[in-house]
Amino acid sequence: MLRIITQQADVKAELQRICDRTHDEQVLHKEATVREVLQAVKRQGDKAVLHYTDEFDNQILKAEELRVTGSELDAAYQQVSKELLEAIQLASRQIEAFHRQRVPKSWVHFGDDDIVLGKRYTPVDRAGLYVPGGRAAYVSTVLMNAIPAKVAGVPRIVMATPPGAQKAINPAVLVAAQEVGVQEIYRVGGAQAIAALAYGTETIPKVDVITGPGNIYVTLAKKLVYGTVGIDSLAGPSEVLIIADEGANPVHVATDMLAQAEHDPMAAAILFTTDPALAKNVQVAVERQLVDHPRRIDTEKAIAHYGLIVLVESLDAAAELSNEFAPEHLELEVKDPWAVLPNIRHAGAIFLGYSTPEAVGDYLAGPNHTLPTSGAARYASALSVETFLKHSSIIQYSQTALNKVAGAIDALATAEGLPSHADSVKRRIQQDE
Ligand SMILES: NC(=O)c1ccc[n+]([C@@H]2O[C@H](COP(=O)([O-])OP(=O)(O)OC[C@H]3O[C@@H](n4cnc5c(N)ncnc54)[C@H](O)[C@@H]3O)[C@@H](O)[C@H]2O)c1
Ligand SMILES: N[C@H](CO)Cc1c[nH]c[nH+]1
Ligand SMILES: [Zn+2]
Repeated sequence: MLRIITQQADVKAELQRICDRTHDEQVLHKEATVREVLQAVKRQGDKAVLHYTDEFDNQILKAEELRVTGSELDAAYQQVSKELLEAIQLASRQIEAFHRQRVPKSWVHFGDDDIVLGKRYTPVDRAGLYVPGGRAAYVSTVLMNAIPAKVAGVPRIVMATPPGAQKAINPAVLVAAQEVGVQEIYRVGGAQAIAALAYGTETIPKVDVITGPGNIYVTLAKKLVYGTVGIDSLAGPSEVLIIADEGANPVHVATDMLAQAEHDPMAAAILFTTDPALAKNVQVAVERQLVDHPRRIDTEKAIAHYGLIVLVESLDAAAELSNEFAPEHLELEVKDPWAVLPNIRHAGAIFLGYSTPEAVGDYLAGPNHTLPTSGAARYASALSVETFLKHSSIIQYSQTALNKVAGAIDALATAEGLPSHADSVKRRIQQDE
């Protein structure tokens, strides 16, 4: 049963518990498993990948089966309906249009004394996209990963996704990949996929950046390989926080909570409302919708452990508590969402008004659905074109410009006790004289 608590109760502690669910003591044993997988793949390459694919995905593969073949890619098109293909194409167009807005551009500035300063953006050489596949077939996640990588101009894009029954990858996932120009696909999931992409194996290439969401194992693995490779963010088990007033429809609010809870038993679904009647009605609606929910067991677990309704005193109080939680998704199901928006500081994506269910953003509105979770929205943002770009600073000084700053550099270098730094400038001044 979804719990209702009042703002007077220890709401902050309860929110903290839910927020910390992916990094509290209870996940330590999972982290130990992930560390073991990372070490084994680093040392033994494909052999370890195949071992853990058998252990965690129940699929016995040979090394030569890791890469999806051209004939499998071709065959996938025969297995998806025209309607689904058109939906993938519509979503692709909208996601691409959004990600093409304000792509960072290289720039140079020509200053006094022929000083040139600038920033030069270049894509990473290789990107590894993780597309989850344990409990659902994440067709939309292929698009959310690959389109920004393409827009950034990444020359080599590879994808990893877990094998399903009979080693197969969902055909819609394969079609989505081809629609956005990704052909190099490996059937590997979980921590072993992240390890393979981070360290490289005989079959799977080492990449420079790994992006994409995943369950607790994938997220812990991404955290642990950060530094060896870049990552987008810690985009772990899904979350929704809904702020609703008396105008919200309780059946809609309940469905939106279940829409995130159904992703994972570790997903979180929270409602803040000023209306006691809405709180009760949402609680009842969640129970009713769970009765014949096809993913009832996992969804119920998420609701029981990480579901919560909080009766708040005001929308201002709701916004403040929401900032403490920093949700992945925030829905403002209130009469005037634009009046609440200025009070929101931390959220991965914000959905405004009664007619904007979070699922619009999951699939095709355009903004990226790969978003930071478990409080990471306090410092991180959605996957974007920038995730695949880095910039080099550009600096050019003329002799005149160098002469003018020589004294200042000498003073700073001497203060730091670094004489060769000072000399590297002074010697150039002497050469000129
Ligand atoms: N934050 C985001 O942007 C975002 C977006 C989409 C999905 N998600 C999340 O992605 C996740 C998808 O999870 P999923 O499970 O469906 O797919 P997944 O691909 O992330 O995980 C499946 C893999 O987990 C590994 N695994 C399963 N049980 C294991 C165990 N006991 N020990 C070690 N490894 C194990 C297996 O190797 C399997 O391949 C959900 O948590 C969902 O909420 C997040
Ligand atoms: N809600 C997920 C992000 O937490 C994204 C997604 C993909 N498909 C359905 N939903
Ligand atoms: Zn979703």
